Amino acid sequence: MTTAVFIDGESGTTGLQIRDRLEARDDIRLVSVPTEHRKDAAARKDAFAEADVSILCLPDDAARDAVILAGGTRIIDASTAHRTAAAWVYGMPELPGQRDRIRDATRVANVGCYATGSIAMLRPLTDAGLVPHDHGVVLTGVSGYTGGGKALIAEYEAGTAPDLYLYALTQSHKHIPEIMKYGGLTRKPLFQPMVANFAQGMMVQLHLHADLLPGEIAGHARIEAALRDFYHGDPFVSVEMAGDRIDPQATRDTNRMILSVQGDGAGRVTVTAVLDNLGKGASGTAVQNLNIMIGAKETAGLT
Ligand SMILES: NC(=O)C1=CN([C@@H]2O[C@H](COP(=O)(O)OP(=O)(O)OC[C@H]3O[C@@H](n4cnc5c(N)ncnc54)[C@H](OP(=O)(O)O)[C@@H]3O)[C@@H](O)[C@H]2O)C=CC1
Ligand SMILES: CC(=O)N[C@@H](CCC(=O)OP(=O)(O)O)C(=O)O
Repeated sequence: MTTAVFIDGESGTTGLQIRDRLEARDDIRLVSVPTEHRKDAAARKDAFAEADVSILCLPDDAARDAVILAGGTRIIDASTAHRTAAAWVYGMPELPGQRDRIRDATRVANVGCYATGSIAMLRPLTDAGLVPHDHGVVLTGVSGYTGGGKALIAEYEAGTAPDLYLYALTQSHKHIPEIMKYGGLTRKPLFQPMVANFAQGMMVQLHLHADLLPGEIAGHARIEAALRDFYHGDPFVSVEMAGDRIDPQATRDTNRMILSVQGDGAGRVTVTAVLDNLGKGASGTAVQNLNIMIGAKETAGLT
C-alpha cells in the first residue's frame, strides 16, 4: 500500500530536500501541482484532498492559510506557525512519549532548526534536575545560510552577504517559545544566533557555569551521563567525544545530530549540538515524523 504525500512549497529550500528524500521510495506516491499553479488555491486544495499526508514548506502566514485549505488531510507543518499551539503535536520524536503522539496525530508541527539542537541539549538536563527550570540559560548558534531560505541563499550566491554575521540581536528569536516549552524552561533563555558563509550545517551551544547550579555540582560527567541515558538507542542522536575542533558541517546531508560536552572537566561546561539545518533541522525530521505517522520504518529514506 502506498501513502500519497503532497509537499506544499516543494520548490523551496526545505520542500526540495523533502522531495529528494521521498521520491525514490516505493511506499510513497508524491502528489504535485504544476509549478505555475504552486500558489493557486484551487489546485492546492485538490492536491490536499488527494493526499493522505501533506507537508507544508511555506512561510508562516502561507502555512496558516494552507491549513484552512487542507481540510482533513494529515499535516506536517515545517514552518514556525503552529509549534506551540495546543491542538498540534510537536514533531520532535526524541522527547519522552512523543513518538506515540506523532503516530496518532493529524496535525504535527515540525521542530525548528536551532530548537532541535537547543531542546536536545536542555531537555535531558531539566528532566534530570541538573538544570533548574528557572535557570538563566545561555545559548548560541551558527547556521549555514540556507537557513534563511531562497532570499538569503540569493544574497550569498551574489556575494553580497558577509562571511559571518550576528542577528536576532534583541533576544526575540522565533524559536524561543518552543525552546522554553519543550526544553523545560520557565525563564526566557539568552539566545544569540549567527549565519556563516557555508550552505548547510549548524552548531548550537549551551553554556553552563555548572558549579553555580544549586545542589550537588552538575559537572561535566553527570551532564554527559544524563545525555547518554536520554538518547540511548536513538536512531539518529548520539553523544560523542569531541576532538580539538567541532565542525558545524559534520552531519551535512544526514538526519544525524551529534551532542558533545566540553569544558574544564569541572564546573565550566559547554554542551554542543551539531546538525544539518536542512537535514535534522528541517527536512530530515519531517520525513522521520512522516515515517512514524504512516507506520513505516522510522529510518526509511534517511541516513
Ligand atoms: N531553511 C531552513 O533551514 C529551514 C526552514 N524551515 C521552515 O520551512 C518553511 C519554508 O522555508 P524555506 O524552504 O527555507 O523557504 P523558501 O523561501 O526556500 O521556500 C518557500 C517556498 O514556499 C513558496 N510559497 C511562498 N508563499 C506561498 C504561498 N502563499 N502559497 C504557496 N507557496 C508559497 C515559495 O514559492 P516562491 O519561491 O515562488 O515564492 C517557495 O517555494 C519556513 O516556514 C521555514 O521557517 C524550517 C526549518 C529549517
Ligand atoms: C539562518 C536563518 O535565518 N535561520 C532562520 C531559522 C530557520 C527557519 O526559518 O526555520 P525554522 O524556524 O522552521 O527552523 C532564523 O533564524 O529565523
